Amino acid sequence: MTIKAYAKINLALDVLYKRPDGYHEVAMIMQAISLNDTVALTSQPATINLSVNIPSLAADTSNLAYRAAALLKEYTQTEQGVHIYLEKRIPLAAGLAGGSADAAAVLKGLNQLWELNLSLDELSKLAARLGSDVPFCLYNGTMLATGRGEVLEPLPPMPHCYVVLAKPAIEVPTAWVYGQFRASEVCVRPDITAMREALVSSSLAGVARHLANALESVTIPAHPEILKIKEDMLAYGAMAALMSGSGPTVFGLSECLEQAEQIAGQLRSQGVPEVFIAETVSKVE
Ligand SMILES: C[C@@](CO)(OP(=O)(O)O)[C@H](O)COP(=O)(O)OP(=O)(O)OC[C@H]1O[C@@H](n2ccc(N)nc2=O)[C@H](O)[C@@H]1O
Ligand SMILES: Nc1ncnc2c1ncn2[C@@H]1O[C@H](COP(=O)(O)OP(=O)(O)O)[C@@H](O)[C@H]1O
Repeated sequence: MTIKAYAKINLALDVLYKRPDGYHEVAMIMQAISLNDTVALTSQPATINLSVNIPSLAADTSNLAYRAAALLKEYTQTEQGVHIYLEKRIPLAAGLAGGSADAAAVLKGLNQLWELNLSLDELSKLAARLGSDVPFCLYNGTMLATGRGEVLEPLPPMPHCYVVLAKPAIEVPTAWVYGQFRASEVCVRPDITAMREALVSSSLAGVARHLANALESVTIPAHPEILKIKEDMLAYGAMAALMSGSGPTVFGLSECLEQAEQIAGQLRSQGVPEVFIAETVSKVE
């Protein structure tokens, strides 16, 4: 069984306050995009093994794909095992939830392969134990995420568009970004209500107008090359551009594939090491 694990972007990301459990209360509008890893699951007796197509990602018990399988096995007390082959295309530690997408794909896939019959709601509770973004990756499409990211409400699909992704050669740990966050440093406070209204009225221009991410106030001052990529995307014709999640990937929106290709080509010629063109994905079962 082979499953696609889709990356996400955050159209709007507001950080409300730090909670007693150390996490931050957030309000985010999240969108699945077509850039994906593939997760191949092969049933085997008893044990869980993992292999990965890139040497930079450990294929051991720390991998979120492995942890998802181990959690499901422990929760259901099944005797069954699995070999997981992960083909990574989503860049690592990029703000695109690549690891979370893999974990969600393993939970969904093994629920079928091991014939466990867990509901999506039950899988979602397990997903939240693996990471705040994993429940969204189970559902994908377009969602409002609150709590620490695990409380989800489906929203109308984002109008179709192309999404140019550009990742500078830096890694930004999510925990560090939240740890440095100070509400007083946020210049443009994300307007979650306005973004929701743009989706309800199916207005891509409205979505573009209201893109905002409170975490830019941490990651951009530490890595000004992110701002340069945003400015370049706009100069090359993107409707709007924003850092995704905790960064450092920047995404730019375009209605037209030729223009997205042009923007991507320009960024590559400027020396941005990882540039992809994706498109919005509506809910996939
Ligand atoms: C910022 C976002 C936006 O979608 O995505 P990424 O940039 O990671 O893709 C998410 O909130 C990231 O979710 P995820 O990457 O699953 O985070 P987790 O593994 O749950 O947490 C990693 C660390 O980030 C901090 N954290 C995470 C989520 C949250 N709401 N508040 C936090 O303070 C905590 O310090 C936690 O230990
Ligand atoms: N299957 C996986 N894919 C990617 N990263 C993983 C995976 N399993 C564990 N990780 C770890 O999680 C960290 C964050 O990964 P990722 O989900 O790609 O980024 P982000 O949270 O910024 O969207 C990585 O630095 C990596 O060490």
